[in-house]
Amino acid sequence: MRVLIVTAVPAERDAVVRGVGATAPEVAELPVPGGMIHRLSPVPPTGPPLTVDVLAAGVGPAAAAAGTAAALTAAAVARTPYDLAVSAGIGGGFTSARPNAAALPDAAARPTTEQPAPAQPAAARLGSIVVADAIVAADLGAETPDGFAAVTDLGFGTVEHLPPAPLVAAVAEATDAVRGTVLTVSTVTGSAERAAELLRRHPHAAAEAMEGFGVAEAAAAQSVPALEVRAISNAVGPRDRAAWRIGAALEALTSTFGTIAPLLGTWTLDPEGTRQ
Ligand SMILES: O=C(O)c1cccc(C(=O)CC[C@H]2O[C@@H](n3cnc4c(=O)[nH]cnc43)[C@H](O)[C@@H]2O)c1
Repeated sequence: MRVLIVTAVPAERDAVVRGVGATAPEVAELPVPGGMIHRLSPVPPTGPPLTVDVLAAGVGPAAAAAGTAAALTAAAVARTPYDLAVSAGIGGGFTSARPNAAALPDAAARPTTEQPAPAQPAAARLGSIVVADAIVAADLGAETPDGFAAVTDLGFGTVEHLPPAPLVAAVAEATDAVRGTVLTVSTVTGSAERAAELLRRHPHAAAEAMEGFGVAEAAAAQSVPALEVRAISNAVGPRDRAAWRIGAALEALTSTFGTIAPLLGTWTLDPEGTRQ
């Protein structure tokens, strides 16, 4: 089982490496086009050996997609393809109360899937962990006289990737994480009005960050499942950079990956420990 974890900046990569390294020493640094992979081999509780590669690919969905695609392609060409790509880092949390998604009309509650509106996520407070049950590009589309239209409304592409439900459940249960949609934005939200608009369009949103959709899109192009894990450093809303608690969020990221690293290799196994 081979897992690629992609962060934006080196501080996030180092936090993840410290966490995974709690159960496994770093075994190698490997160059890939545009970056350096840090490789670790945690021992999974059951099943085949696990290799975890961690890469800081840059800020934003384009850098994330480019770095992820480069790493996935290099591995595929070497005939050692990845089984999972994870977008990880700090993120903004939707900390305020919001309308109950289940009470909204279906189209407003979850416009991008056929699935019923899921349970409302808990508030994602500073220092908490959010695991994405949907990875959504929130600003990929067009402004129209009737408001924002997603690219899918215009007949193009996709704006949503769904991580494997058993893995989301395993990670959330192991870390007491909030489950919800994680939005990918190219512009960090800086006002209460924008935060409210995002929540109106995505009532199930728990967090926003800038890379998840890029990682997931690159992974989907190679039929690799994707996951997103965010440690909440700030509230989504009026810009107040001084209030960001980056150190606490990085510590939460380390702790979380210390817990979940061994799990990342087991979610496709049946109870006997064989691959499903
Ligand atoms: O200044 C530092 O020490 C530092 C250490 C680690 C990370 C950073 C970043 O600024 C990372 C940027 C990264 O964070 C995500 N992020 C965090 N909060 C939000 C938000 O409210 N909205 C969108 N993105 C957010 C994002 O994924 C960036 O790539 C600094």
